[in-house]
Amino acid sequence: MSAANDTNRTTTNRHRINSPISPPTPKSSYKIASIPGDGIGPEVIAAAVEILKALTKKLSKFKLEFTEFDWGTERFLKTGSYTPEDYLEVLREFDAILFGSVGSPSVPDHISLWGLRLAICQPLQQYANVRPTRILPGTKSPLANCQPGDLDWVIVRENSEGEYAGQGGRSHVGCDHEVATELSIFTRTGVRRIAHFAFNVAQNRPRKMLTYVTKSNAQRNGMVMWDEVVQEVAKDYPDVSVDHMLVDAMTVRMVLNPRSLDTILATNLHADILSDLAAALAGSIGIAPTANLDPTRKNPSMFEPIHGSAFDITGLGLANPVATFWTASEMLHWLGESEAAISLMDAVEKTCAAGIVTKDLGGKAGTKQVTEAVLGEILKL
Ligand SMILES: NC(=O)c1ccc[n+]([C@@H]2O[C@H](COP(=O)([O-])OP(=O)(O)OC[C@H]3O[C@@H](n4cnc5c(N)ncnc54)[C@H](O)[C@@H]3O)[C@@H](O)[C@H]2O)c1
Ligand SMILES: O=C(O)C[C@@H](O)C(=O)O
Ligand SMILES: [K+]
Ligand SMILES: [Mn+2]
Repeated sequence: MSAANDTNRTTTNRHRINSPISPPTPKSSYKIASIPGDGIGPEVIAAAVEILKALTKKLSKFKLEFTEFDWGTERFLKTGSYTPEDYLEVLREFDAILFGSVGSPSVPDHISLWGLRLAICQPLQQYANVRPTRILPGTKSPLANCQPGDLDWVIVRENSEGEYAGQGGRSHVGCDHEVATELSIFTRTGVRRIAHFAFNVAQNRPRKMLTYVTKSNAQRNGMVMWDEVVQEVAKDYPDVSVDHMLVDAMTVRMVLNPRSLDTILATNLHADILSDLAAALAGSIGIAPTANLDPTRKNPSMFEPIHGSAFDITGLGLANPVATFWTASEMLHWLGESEAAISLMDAVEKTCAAGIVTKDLGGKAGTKQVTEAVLGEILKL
């Protein structure tokens, strides 16, 4: 894993992970829907909104107009619904959505997830979930000898179907002969469009490498179709080198040979799991961002940290806001404001490099101190 003598070493392409599938239209002002949600969601979203306001003020090139929505478990417990009925029409008026987390000890997780996150991603056709991971300066991977630059991946998660199709049911509930089904649905269209997206991401990174992950030994229908479709799509990208991993062996490769990977494509569930592992290998789940993109730009895309509500640290001021800051930077890239996106990430990286990090990264700072340090870096721009 040593960086020395490796001619293939990644030139960290850290500021450009979004697909260039369709270029954005520049605007002088963007409308952002913010949905803080539950748990530490409101803590990290408040910090990110503060940072974004300071950044746009300092750069004075474009504006961000925030509208906050109280959609979350408190609303559900009061009204029986996470959102108002017309929420999709409401969201379609925005340029982007900044999301915190959904999930609370007072509501079963499948109700909350389907009530808010999936209720937004799936109908808005945010079929591409992009999860970059790398080791930030000043932070440490739990892997021995793994330095910043040794782990620099983008995981592309299919975000609309597969194991998250939501089809299935339970009969004879509670009886000994109860039966439950959870059906995975893979469509050729769904696999083809995410494969094209992932190849585009790979093609726009220096190493031009794509590893696609399935379980086509045990799962002999949907996963085999995945492999076939990805191999077909690969023909359109002759400059991208492609390899395939079974998901179990992929976990081993991520741990033992992280530098052999660059862009990773996987199904909805596999990529969900692999991206938490990726975040941990990069140092913490508290730094990992995600973008739920509608690459056609017909609908607004949604940006959120990978992590959830983190009940164990809610309200303690300990939440690492870096994942949400990085998420905000990805949102700016997607809006076409790459200069601002890069400035924001630079401010975050300088803060990390200075050792101002939260407990999950081995530091002593709280959410507030990290946010203040990033604000300080923004003022120096
Ligand atoms: N997209 C989402 O909204 C989303 C994502 C994941 C989980 N969830 C929901 O969140 C709830 C809790 O889920 P979970 O415990 O499996 O995962 P989690 O991500 O909330 O927490 C896992 C662990 O990581 C830590 N952690 C997470 N974010 C952190 C941060 N920013 N800074 C420091 N530490 C952080 C937590 O303290 C906890 O120990 C559940 O209801 C789940 O369904 C929602
Ligand atoms: O899988 C989900 O949809 C919830 C959460 O674990 C996520 O990573 O977004
Ligand atoms: K989240
Ligand atoms: Mn997850």
